[in-house]
Amino acid sequence: MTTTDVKLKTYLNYINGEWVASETRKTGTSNNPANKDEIVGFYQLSSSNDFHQAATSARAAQKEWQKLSGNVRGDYLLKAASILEERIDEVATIMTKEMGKTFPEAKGETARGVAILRYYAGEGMRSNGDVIPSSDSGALMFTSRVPLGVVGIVTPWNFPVAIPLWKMAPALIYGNTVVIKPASETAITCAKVIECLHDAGIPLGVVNMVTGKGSVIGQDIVEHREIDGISFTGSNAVGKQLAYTAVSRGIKYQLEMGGKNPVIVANDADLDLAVDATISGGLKSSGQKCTATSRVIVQNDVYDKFKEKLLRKVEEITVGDGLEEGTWMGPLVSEEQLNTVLEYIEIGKDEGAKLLVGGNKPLNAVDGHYVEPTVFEDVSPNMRIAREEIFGPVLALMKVDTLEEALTMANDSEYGLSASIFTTNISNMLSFMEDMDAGMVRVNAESAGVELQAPFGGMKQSSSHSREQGRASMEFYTNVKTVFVKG
Ligand SMILES: NC(=O)c1ccc[n+]([C@@H]2O[C@H](COP(=O)([O-])OP(=O)(O)OC[C@H]3O[C@@H](n4cnc5c(N)ncnc54)[C@H](O)[C@@H]3O)[C@@H](O)[C@H]2O)c1
Ligand SMILES: O=CCCC(=O)C(=O)O
Repeated sequence: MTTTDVKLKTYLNYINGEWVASETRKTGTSNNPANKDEIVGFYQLSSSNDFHQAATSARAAQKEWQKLSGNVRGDYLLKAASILEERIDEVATIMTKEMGKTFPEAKGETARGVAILRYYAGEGMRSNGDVIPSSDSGALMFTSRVPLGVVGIVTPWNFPVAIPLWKMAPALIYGNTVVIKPASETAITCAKVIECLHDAGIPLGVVNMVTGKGSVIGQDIVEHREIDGISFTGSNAVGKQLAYTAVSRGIKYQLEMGGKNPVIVANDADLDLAVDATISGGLKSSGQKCTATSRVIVQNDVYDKFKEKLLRKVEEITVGDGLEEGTWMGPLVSEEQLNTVLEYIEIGKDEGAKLLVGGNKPLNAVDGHYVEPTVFEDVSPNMRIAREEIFGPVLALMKVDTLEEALTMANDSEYGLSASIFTTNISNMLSFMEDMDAGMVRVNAESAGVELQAPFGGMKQSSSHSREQGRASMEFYTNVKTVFVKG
């Protein structure tokens, strides 16, 4: 039985291998941000008791799942990958309808989800420990990795396929079972991903999904006695609140949070490349990426030329429904997000920054949560638009004389997720790689866009200093066991 068979457009929780309604009998509505009157579907507004059912199912399934060999666990992920690949258009369409990113972006993200599943399927066949020479020549000493047990997963709406999968796939391959609570804005896209795991025949209770308000079931995810670890991506405020509880319970936690990512454009940069990367990194997905470029720090000699090229291209951006061909930038995810972005634009003007382009809702786009791509200049480091995460298509141009000044400005942030430099000078590259305080530093490449086989995460307030993706995920989803064997 699939979710849609039960009742048109009503999506259910997934607990112990079954699609079930919440005991509350209440649902929330998922609307299309490109056309607010269009309902995409309904999702369950779950209770703590629904969460309890999911967590106890995950606990009951965990030991048996752990005892399967890595390649058998991997086979389930491979099957789910093939199913997701077959459904790529369907899943990407739902994603565009729920969160607004354009269909090509949504399709790219879904393809990334397929690749993530395949990558972690392979992890089931890779080494998971070291042999360490013992000081006793008659003994064998080695490490092995054991799963945490049941992992709670909380995800945001901006990458509704990739983020759930880059948390669930490693958790599962290393022998954990999971309960996921996706963001309500994209609960249906997550249900589509879970359907793929269900149709791949993943054993009962290994994967569970409970939808609903973070304020109602969010705290359960970290407080429930059956939860042994929590992986969260979202805002700093919520992440830290979950972390406090995790610490008080003594369970492992992992947080990936905000960013205020800088791009430095040096005097010797390839300006066309820098312009294209600033636009792609800052404005794709309407700037709703934790890795999005938001501060553009440009050296004096090339400032005017860079600005002119940038504005010319920003003015060409087509804003509209992400399902329509020719749309480059879709709407923001929600009215709340639109209001936040419009508010920041007003703050920027009030603070004395100069609005060069954009700043409004497009006149012909009244049906959705649209905002024009926006560029400010004369932005100084103490302004709120230079310090706070806006999570929208807003770029702040900042002028500097020297590269040292640029680096100081780039580092003048409580965040440290991703940062880029555009330069053709090797010593500029080296200083940037060494002195930039960010988890991901990129040379002649945009600040957004990450590769699934490499560690992903930030410094300072951007993360809990752990890393996701690639083999780094093993650090979080397992505990190390040191084994000493004396014959
Ligand atoms: N660093 C990263 O990898 C990364 C990736 C994507 C998004 N983000 C960040 O996420 C934010 C945007 O996402 P958002 O608005 O969905 O964030 P959010 O923190 O509001 O929500 C994230 C998730 O937490 C849940 N939640 C809300 N209140 C909760 C509570 N009290 N207890 C437990 N869970 C609760 C939400 O329902 C959602 O599932 C931005 O700050 C962005 O930078 C970071
Ligand atoms: O929003 C956070 C994830 C960023 C990402 O996956 C990307 O930049 O591609």
